[in-house]
This record gives sequence, C-alpha cells and structure tokens, in this order.
Amino acid sequence: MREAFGDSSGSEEEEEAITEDEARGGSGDRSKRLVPIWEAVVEIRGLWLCTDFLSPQQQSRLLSALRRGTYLLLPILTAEGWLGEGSNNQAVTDKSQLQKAMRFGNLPWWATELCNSVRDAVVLAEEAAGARLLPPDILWRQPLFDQLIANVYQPGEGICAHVDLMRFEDGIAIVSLESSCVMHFSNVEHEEGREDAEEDEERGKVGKVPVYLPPGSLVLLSGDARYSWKHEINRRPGFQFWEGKELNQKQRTSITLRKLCPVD
Ligand SMILES: O=C(O)CCC(=O)C(=O)O
Ligand SMILES: [Fe+2]
Repeated sequence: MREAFGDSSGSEEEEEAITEDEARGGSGDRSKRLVPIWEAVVEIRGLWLCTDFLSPQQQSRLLSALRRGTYLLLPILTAEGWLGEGSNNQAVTDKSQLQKAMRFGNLPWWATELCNSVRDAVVLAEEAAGARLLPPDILWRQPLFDQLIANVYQPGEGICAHVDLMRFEDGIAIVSLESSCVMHFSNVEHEEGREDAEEDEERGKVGKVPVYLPPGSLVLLSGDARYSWKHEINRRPGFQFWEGKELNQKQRTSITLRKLCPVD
C-alpha cells in the first residue's frame, strides 16, 4: 500500500510513507502480519465488517490521492470514463462542490492498490480463522473490481434504502473515511406495517439492522447481503445513534468498489 498512499511527486510525504505491513505492525513476513479484525453481522448472511482496515495515516493518504485524482481528472472526466456530479447532478468543475466521482474500467493505481488490500484482508482472515468471507469465484476473479464510486456526504446527507443495481456482479466493498455513520439494512421482503409482518418476524426478516461504520472500516456484501437486503444511510438529525448516543456528524467520504457484469 506504500504507493497507494505515498505522494507520487516524491516530496516529504514520501518520507512519511509507510507500508501497509508496517501500519499493521507487521515485519514484512506475510505470515507474521496482523490479521485485520473482521466481524460477521449475524442477522445478514454475506455481510462482513472489518473495523481496522485502514490506519489513520492510510486513510489520509487515500483521501489525498482521491482528491488529487478527482480534481486533476475532472476536466477530462467524461472522456476518461470519470463522472463528476454536484448536488444538482450537473458536471462540476470546482472541486469543493464535488459530491460524487465514478470511474469504470481501468482504475487509477491507488484504487488498484486498494482492491489488492481488500483481497489481502480477506485472505489473511480466511487463512487465520478458516472462515469464508467471500465465495472463491468472487475472491479470485480478475479484476476483483472494475468500477469505483466515491461519495462525499455533508452532515445530514446520506443515501436512500436501495439494493445496488443488477448491472453489477455479486461482491461489493465499501470503504468509509472521515465521519463515522450507521448504515441500516432492511430485508427486501419485509415492509413495515404490512399485514403479514408478524410472519416476517418469525422468519427473522425483522426491522432494520444497524451497522456502525467507523472511518477506515471496510464492509463486504455478497449473496443475501447484496441481493436480499437494502442498505441506507439516514444522516438527518435524530437517525444516527450508536450505543445510545447520537453521532457527531462531519463530512463523510465513502469509496464503493464493484465489478460490472459482462455485456452479452
Ligand atoms: O456511502 C456509502 O457508504 C454507501 C454507498 C452506496 O451504497 C452506493 O454507492 O451504492
Ligand atoms: Fe449501495
């Protein structure tokens, strides 16, 4: 991950650059690397959370790579496959207004490094715990992801409940940066207030499942989590509670990594 978060201009940031291995307290020997902390969300099959995916230093390097990349590429966004959007969905030329940037196809080098780190974090956990976080056909597909979307949310802004579009394959990763938030999952078959809502309760399709996403965390969705549960982030006042306390809202950036389905 050194290159991913180092400064390509080779300035002082380069000196600060540390390898992913060092950031995790490792010694260069893969077998001795610290295994990231993964949690299964028990109510939802296929939903895994890695709370310590990126160190604070890695997070700030990723943010600057993202900002530098989107800013520099904006004027040639559409030609290059990037899409920049402001709050009114108009193309944006001022980086302070940038809310969303998307890229298809060849990802920038830092995003490729990020994808490799996702795979590494999964492999390390699978080797250490014998758990299966992703089906092998997803984990070992090439490339793991070929589409990236970066979302920047101001306090109060979030994303409505949705299942990601079917044009994307199974196996989606979301990296959280800056402000923490609570993402809620709701079963697609369960609608609150429906007549047979009680039956849903018996089948475990109850209400919303909250998942706390701290900065630097990684969420993986596959199978049920990807197709049978909607996810949403409601950051309006009164909706972001964790352990009884309302979260302090700041700007939040997320990076979603997905793979497009092949076109027939
Ligand atoms: O911002 C997030 O954490 C989620 C983004 C998301 O769900 C999406 O882009 O489909
Ligand atoms: Fe989504």
